[in-house]
Amino acid sequence: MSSTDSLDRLAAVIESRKPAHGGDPDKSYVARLLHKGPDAFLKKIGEEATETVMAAKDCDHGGDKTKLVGEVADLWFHSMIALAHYGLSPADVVAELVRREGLSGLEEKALRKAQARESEG
Ligand SMILES: N=c1c2ncn([C@@H]3O[C@H](COP(=O)(O)OP(=O)(O)OP(=O)(O)O)[C@@H](O)[C@H]3O)c2ncn1[C@@H]1O[C@H](COP(=O)(O)O)[C@@H](O)[C@H]1O
Repeated sequence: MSSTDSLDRLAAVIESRKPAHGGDPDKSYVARLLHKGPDAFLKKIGEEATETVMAAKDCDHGGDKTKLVGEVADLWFHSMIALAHYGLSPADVVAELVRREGLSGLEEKALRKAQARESEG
């Protein structure tokens, strides 16, 4: 079973929780967040990102690495709710990472700066 299969399965569950598909905010955490709207799940993404940073810093000081895994899972999960809301899927993110494959971040940044200089004239 690949990691992307798991993400696809979770994405399908999230999709099924949309109000248009009968998601019930009283019975489902995902449906509740989608029902509340973007401010609710975007706030959760901000919180989970901060908790991820704190868990990573703890690892620097001998902290529990499973805590970091848990926080990243929370971050991915809430990000997937945002993707679903905006009509996107994990496959879109994977496709973007594949598109970037083999292109060094340093090269990409240099290209971007050169293009910006060109467009400035
Ligand atoms: N992967 C997850 C998942 N990860 C985290 N969470 C929930 O996300 C919330 C994270 O919030 P916090 O860590 O901040 O904890 P909290 O104390 O609840 O915080 P507040 O929301 O109260 O601010 C918790 O309620 C977690 O239970 C998740 N809830 C659901 N899923 C998946 O989504 C599926 C559908 O869930 P429902 O829509 O609830 O059926 C589930 O079967 C799972 O596969």
